[in-house]
Amino acid sequence: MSSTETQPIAPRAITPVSMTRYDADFQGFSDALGASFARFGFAVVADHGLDEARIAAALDDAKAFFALPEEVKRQYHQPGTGGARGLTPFGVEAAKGAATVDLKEFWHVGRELPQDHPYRQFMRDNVWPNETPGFKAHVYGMYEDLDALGRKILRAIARYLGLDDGYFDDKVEMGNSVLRLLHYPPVPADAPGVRAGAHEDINVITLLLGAEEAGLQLKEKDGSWLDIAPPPGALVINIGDMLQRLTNHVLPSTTHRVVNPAPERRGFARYSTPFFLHFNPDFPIETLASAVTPDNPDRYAGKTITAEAYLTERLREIRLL
Ligand SMILES: O=C(O)CCC(=O)C(=O)O
Ligand SMILES: [Fe+2]
Repeated sequence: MSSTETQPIAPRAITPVSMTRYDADFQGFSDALGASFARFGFAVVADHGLDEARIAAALDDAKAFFALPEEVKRQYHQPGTGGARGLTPFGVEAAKGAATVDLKEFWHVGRELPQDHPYRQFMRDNVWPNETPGFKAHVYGMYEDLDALGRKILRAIARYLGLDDGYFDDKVEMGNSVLRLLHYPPVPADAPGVRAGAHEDINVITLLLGAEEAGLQLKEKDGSWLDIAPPPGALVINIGDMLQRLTNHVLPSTTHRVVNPAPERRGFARYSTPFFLHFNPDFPIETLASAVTPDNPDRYAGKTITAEAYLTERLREIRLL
């Protein structure tokens, strides 16, 4: 018998972690969440407690907007601004180094800042569609809910990393976070390219709703692709490059993609809503001392970079700037 046959086989599916455990057993929740991130770069969180009615309303507004004629939607595209706000039309974004564009269009909502806030130099004003009246209230409500939930999740990540539970609080409270409403239209059999080419997320963590429609896959360390099939309504959370960098890769930012549908689902659109949680723009991303060990020397020694500078660098690579 070869030695590999006696090794326990690592699980090939992500076990959901229930948010009900957060209050009942914070340490247990943090351990389970952290272990999933360390293994996959992803976790699935069930019972997240988000306002379901508001999410449903925001999704209906998004669908109504994407159903508008192309020339109406195009009014909300702001070329040359990195797609930071409003619409990025079909056929613009491509994964880093990809030959074809992604088969998607999306709408970005950012943080609403007070009039004289110093971070205004880093964050544009939101734009809102005139054609869908409830859009702003529902979608910004969803933004605030995900922002708050993201901060809670970061408290569990801080615990897992051996930091103070509140370590991330003042580093993300005014973060340049973005809610992306994604529309992947039906895919013709001969479509060039895929819904979303293989990529890593740039930000700290991503909170994703809507991944029940098949297609999302993560890349395992051996190069194989693993389907991410969350139970209905569950949240998929993944680590982005900024947190990978801060933790010296203790928490990996895992490559993922959205593949085209099987023939029987080609005629269906896919809607998903990742919330890209970012650091405050002036936060310096410098390796955590606790993440540097003899086995894992600092990969970024002398390379501290602000969140804003890092973001700009990365947006150029994906052709959004
Ligand atoms: O649509 C999805 O399920 C994932 C989208 C994604 O990975 C992204 O927009 O960064
Ligand atoms: Fe992504």
